[in-house]
Amino acid sequence: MEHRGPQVAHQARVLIFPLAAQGHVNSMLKLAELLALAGLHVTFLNTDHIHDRLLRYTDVRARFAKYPGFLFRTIPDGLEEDHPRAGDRITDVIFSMNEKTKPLLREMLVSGQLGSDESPLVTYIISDGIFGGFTIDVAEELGVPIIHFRTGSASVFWSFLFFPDLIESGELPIRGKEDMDRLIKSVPGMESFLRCRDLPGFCRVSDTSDPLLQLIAQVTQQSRRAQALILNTFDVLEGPVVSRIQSNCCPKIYTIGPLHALLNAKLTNNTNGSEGPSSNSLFDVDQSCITWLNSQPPKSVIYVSFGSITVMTKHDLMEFWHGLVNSKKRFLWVIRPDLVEEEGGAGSVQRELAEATRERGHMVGWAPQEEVLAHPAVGGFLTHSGWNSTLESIVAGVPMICWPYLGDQQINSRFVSEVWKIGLDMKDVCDRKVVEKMVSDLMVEKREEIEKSTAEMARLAKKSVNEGGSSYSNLECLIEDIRLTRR
Ligand SMILES: O=c1ccn([C@@H]2O[C@H](COP(=O)(O)OP(=O)(O)O[C@H]3O[C@H](CO)[C@@H](O)[C@H](O)[C@H]3O)[C@@H](O)[C@H]2O)c(=O)[nH]1
Ligand SMILES: C[C@H]1CC[C@@H]2C(C(=O)O)=CO[C@@H](O)[C@@H]21
Repeated sequence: MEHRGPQVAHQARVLIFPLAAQGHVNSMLKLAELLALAGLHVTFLNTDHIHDRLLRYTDVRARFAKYPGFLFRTIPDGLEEDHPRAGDRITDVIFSMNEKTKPLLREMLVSGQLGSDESPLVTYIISDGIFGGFTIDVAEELGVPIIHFRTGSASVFWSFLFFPDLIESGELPIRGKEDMDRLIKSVPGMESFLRCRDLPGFCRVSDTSDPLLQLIAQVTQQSRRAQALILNTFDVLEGPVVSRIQSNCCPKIYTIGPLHALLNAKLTNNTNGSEGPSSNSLFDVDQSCITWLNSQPPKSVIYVSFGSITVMTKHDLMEFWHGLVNSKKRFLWVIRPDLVEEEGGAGSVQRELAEATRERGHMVGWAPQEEVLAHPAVGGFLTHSGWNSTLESIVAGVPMICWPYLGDQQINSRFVSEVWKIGLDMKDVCDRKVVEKMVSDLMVEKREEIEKSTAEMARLAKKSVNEGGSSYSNLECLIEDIRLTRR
């Protein structure tokens, strides 16, 4: 059915549709704000669950009310209300949205409920690339231009493109623990350093017909159908692999990251520096950590956060806790209410551990992470290597210890340690002695050598998002391309 209103030119309206997960909503809402700052009318389509949490824990309603034509709309994620939507069950969100939201999205586009009186028609769609083909199917049926935004790194996207080759060549499945350090040869450009253990967690399956492995492989191939690809990265960091993607898959790519830094730069220019980082948190932010940081010596604190999805056993939590305390360094640790998989969370701990924590540590349920990483007291980041956290640490010039949990995090941690040399990789290990040693290496023994790389990469990241920089210019091109596109 041809869906076209009267042939009159409408005010452009961009629909932005992320996967219902903190790391995806965060970067795509920052893009939404950048497009709104440029005067475009934007509809941000969240799931009901995510939207409720955004309204509860942030000022998004007031923040976005100042942008003409900005609309929040919601769509069900197809899961039961009490679904944890965390840990490895985050993949249920991916499957559910891929399987259930297509007819709902189509109906919303056709009915006009995603538009306003002034700009009733969606004239451009920016879809999370993890939705694969269904958003492209709907867009093609209705004649709406669509581009994919894949919220991980360019290197991760490139490696995901080769999953079929890994299976075809027999490089997958991985053949047990003794096979984990075998070098992968089917991902061009990564032959010298990408090992089996650095592949995404969902590659650690004995059967390559695993549904998640197959889904990620399939959705990634679907990006070939989109008119362009947006990546939250910058050319100095990943230019060579972006060129490979352009030659092999998606000729038109907008590298506009680090998006949080690009937005902060634009907001600072627009408000003469009066606004701090905008929070898109889905958890209750505890600002007390900033007060605590203000009383700590420069670069004396290691910040510890495993993102919004990671869950861990109480055993692993205690290994990290003892390792941090035994390192004798100060630490700020984000312990989400749902971090520990056992009932009761961390529970009671030995008196000595509690006393040492009171003396040198501070714990919160959720932190203002961009503000924390920018704080002069923070000298290191023990992270799960989520892509947003990695970029935020790069911009802040804070060296990392990487303990990846799932998805793209394994690859990110390998690039941080072996390619970009801006941190240490602790993947597949959780032992208090190793934690103690790596904290000491990062904060003392290896600080000088790593800081040279982190300082330079921070400089280059900031250059890319300021006027004249590659990401700044690429965003301008994206905005112009959206304006020129007419249905
Ligand atoms: O106490 C905290 C902890 C985190 N954050 C923010 O939450 C976001 C977390 O994003 P990210 O670091 O990317 O981790 P995840 O939430 O785990 O993100 C998911 O989505 C990312 C983007 O696709 C992937 O790279 C990750 O592997 C995937 O788990 C970041 O912007 C942080 O600044 C806070 O504000 N406060
Ligand atoms: C559960 C993770 C598998 C990969 C997904 C992803 C992606 O865009 O491919 C990024 O990290 C996670 O959100 C997803």
